[in-house]
Amino acid sequence: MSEVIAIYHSILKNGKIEEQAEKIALGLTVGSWTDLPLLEREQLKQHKGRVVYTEIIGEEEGGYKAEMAIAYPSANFSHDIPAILTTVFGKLSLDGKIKLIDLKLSEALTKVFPGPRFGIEEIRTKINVHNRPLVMSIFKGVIGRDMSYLKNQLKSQALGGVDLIKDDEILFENKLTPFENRISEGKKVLDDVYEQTGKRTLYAVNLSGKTFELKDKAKRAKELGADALLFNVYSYGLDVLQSLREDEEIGLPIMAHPAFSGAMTSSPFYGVSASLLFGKLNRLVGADFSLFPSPYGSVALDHHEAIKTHEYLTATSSLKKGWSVPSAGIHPGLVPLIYHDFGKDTIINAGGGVHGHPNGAVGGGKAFRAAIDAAVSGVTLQEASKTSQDLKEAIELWGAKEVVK
Ligand SMILES: CCCC(=O)/C(O)=C/OP(=O)(O)O
Ligand SMILES: [Mg+2]
Repeated sequence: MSEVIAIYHSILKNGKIEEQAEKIALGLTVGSWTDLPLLEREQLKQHKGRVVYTEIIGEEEGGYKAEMAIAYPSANFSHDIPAILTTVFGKLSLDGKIKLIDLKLSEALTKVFPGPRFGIEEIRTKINVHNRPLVMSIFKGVIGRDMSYLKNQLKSQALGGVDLIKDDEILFENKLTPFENRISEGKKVLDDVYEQTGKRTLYAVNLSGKTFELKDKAKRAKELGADALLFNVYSYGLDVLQSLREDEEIGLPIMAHPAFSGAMTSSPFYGVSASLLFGKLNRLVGADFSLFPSPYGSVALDHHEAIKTHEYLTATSSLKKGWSVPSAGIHPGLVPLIYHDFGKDTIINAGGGVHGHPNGAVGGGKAFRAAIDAAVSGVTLQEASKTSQDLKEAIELWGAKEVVK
């Protein structure tokens, strides 16, 4: 029978882990069991949650840290993210120190979800880059600025050789740089840069506004020739991203931004694990790109969680693979670490690390490209900076974290 297995970490004052697990398995499914007549038990058996395993994994705050795996029959819920999350972690998320660590879906249930529309290979084909990590830059300081300013910043980023450019997640619909203008005029800028340099750069424009307006705005973006949509998935909800992904009239790459996710992932005792959110769930609902805090940036994510996020996004599955995009506080000196940890199928994402370069965004982009070429070739940044002035100035400013072989 198809089911979802939820894995939790909880803090127990006493060691009665089996008792708590059984209480959860019953409480979130059929409610009660042993006191039911045999006939009712037979009727309800297909709906009863079951304890898969329990384990004491440590001591915490004068109590025990426990891991519990509980299976929920897929007959109990409609096969969508809101129903699954409410089933496995609805009222339970309010019930003390317990965190949802992982969800294991049967292959049959996984196939119900769309997964990324383009995935890693088709995005590579769009950009015509195949054997290295991609680099993405981020608009900075464009709120309150007009289209002329935005277009100049877009052109500088593209001339630096970045593969993608994204709106900052805090740039919403506004009179100075309207959504449709950013797409149409941005396209002209990037087409000009392509004519000038032969380098294709994709622009992910921030899809924002009221939820019921999003689909029409996304279709309009498609009509205007948008390359990709940036989407603040956790401010809206995973199912909203899935509805955009499943609309064949939209058909654009979707970039999931982690804004607001800290409210769910930051506590070791409550909420949801980062790897489940940024890795499994983003991929299931159809994000082509999953942005998350890198393990070494300004809002660092636990290293193990970041690696697990990448593994979930790229594991073999019936779903296409998603791009992992470690972000926040990234500069060219961190490229060796990122390449070591995430390999070539990752996107190195930077705002300040591009715009803060002594030679501006052009220099920042070129420094990242030189750092990536060095990492892929197994050359140190120090060595590579001998032939790249932009990289040299970047590591003089921000330092270089070489990977000791
Ligand atoms: C985790 C998302 C990163 C992001 O949105 C952003 O704007 C990063 O900017 P920098 O930290 O690279 O300046
Ligand atoms: Mg941002």
